[in-house]
Amino acid sequence: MTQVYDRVALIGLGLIASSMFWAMKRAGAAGEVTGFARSQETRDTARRIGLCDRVCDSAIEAVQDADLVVLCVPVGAMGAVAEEIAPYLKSGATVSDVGSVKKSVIEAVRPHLPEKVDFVGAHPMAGTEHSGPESGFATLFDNRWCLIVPDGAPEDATQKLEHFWHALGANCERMEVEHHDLVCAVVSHIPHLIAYTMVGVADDLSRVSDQEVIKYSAAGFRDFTRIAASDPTMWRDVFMTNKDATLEILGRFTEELFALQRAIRIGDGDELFDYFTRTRAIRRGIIEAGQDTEAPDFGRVKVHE
Ligand SMILES: NC(=O)C1=CN([C@@H]2O[C@H](COP(=O)(O)OP(=O)(O)OC[C@H]3O[C@@H](n4cnc5c(N)ncnc54)[C@H](O)[C@@H]3O)[C@@H](O)[C@H]2O)C=CC1
Ligand SMILES: O=C(O)C(=O)Cc1ccc(O)cc1
Repeated sequence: MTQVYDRVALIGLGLIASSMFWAMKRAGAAGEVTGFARSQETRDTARRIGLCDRVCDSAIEAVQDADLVVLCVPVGAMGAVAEEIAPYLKSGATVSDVGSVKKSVIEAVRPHLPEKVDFVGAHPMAGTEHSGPESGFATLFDNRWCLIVPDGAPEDATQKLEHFWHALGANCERMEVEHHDLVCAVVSHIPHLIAYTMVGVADDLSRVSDQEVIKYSAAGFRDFTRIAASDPTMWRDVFMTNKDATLEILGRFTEELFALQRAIRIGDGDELFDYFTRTRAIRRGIIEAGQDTEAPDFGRVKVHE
């Protein structure tokens, strides 16, 4: 048992918060865990399934005396939550988050926090297409990366948060804010957008029936449908708040897509073959380097000029 914080407060009780709670219980990482969710229905569910030691009816009550407060709401809601809880935070507390985007969260949260409260951003690179308090499980973060974005936060608060995520099963890697948002645009945000688009295309194509889509879908398309079932609020907020990085990667993606489209139109098989050979080598390189493909090494992700 590794108790890292005496009291932890989770604001927003969905997939990530509930997984954190079960992982904290497994590790004994916190003395007491309080929780708050906006809807009465979610709070009732949390109480029924034993999620959190104490479910509170306000965020203000949940954060009182907490040593660590983790914002587990969609990224577009983080600023308003921070503003509401700020006057009630304990002096010396750490506020963190689990948001998929960092620059906008830091800009929305930090200005509200009192001087004696540190903000250390965190982003567990683990999730599923499910959401809500009943979708969490204790092993979600095992052997997955948790990206830590201190952005000038004190070293002791940062190390303590890393220790905490380690107790929850994750491996931590520190990252600069803007690099975080660019890397996540490449490895997570744009792949989600592509999945949403591909499933939308199949849905629009009246010559292919829904039954055929289900009946003949191979593994690749099935993965797309799983990803495209992800929470619409969460993903709307990701694209609304990571505009620059997602537009940059989307621009590069469409350039390459048009090049491949042209190769198909003019019958340039060599171009296609060379491209597919290059991408195959990238995946093989990752595997040969001993990287678990479930937990890529983000230091390896490079955006070429
Ligand atoms: N789902 C995933 O795979 C991953 C999600 N994240 C990030 O974690 C955060 C939470 O995501 P999930 O747990 O998946 O979401 P979820 O939809 O399962 O849970 C979100 C919770 O926040 C509550 N909420 C929404 N707006 C609120 C507001 N204004 N005030 C208070 N509570 C509010 C909801 O009622 C719900 O309890 C997001 O910022 C997301 O970007 C990070 C890694 C993976
Ligand atoms: O379910 C999947 O495939 C994911 O990609 C999970 C995920 C979603 C959002 C994140 O910010 C991090 C991880």
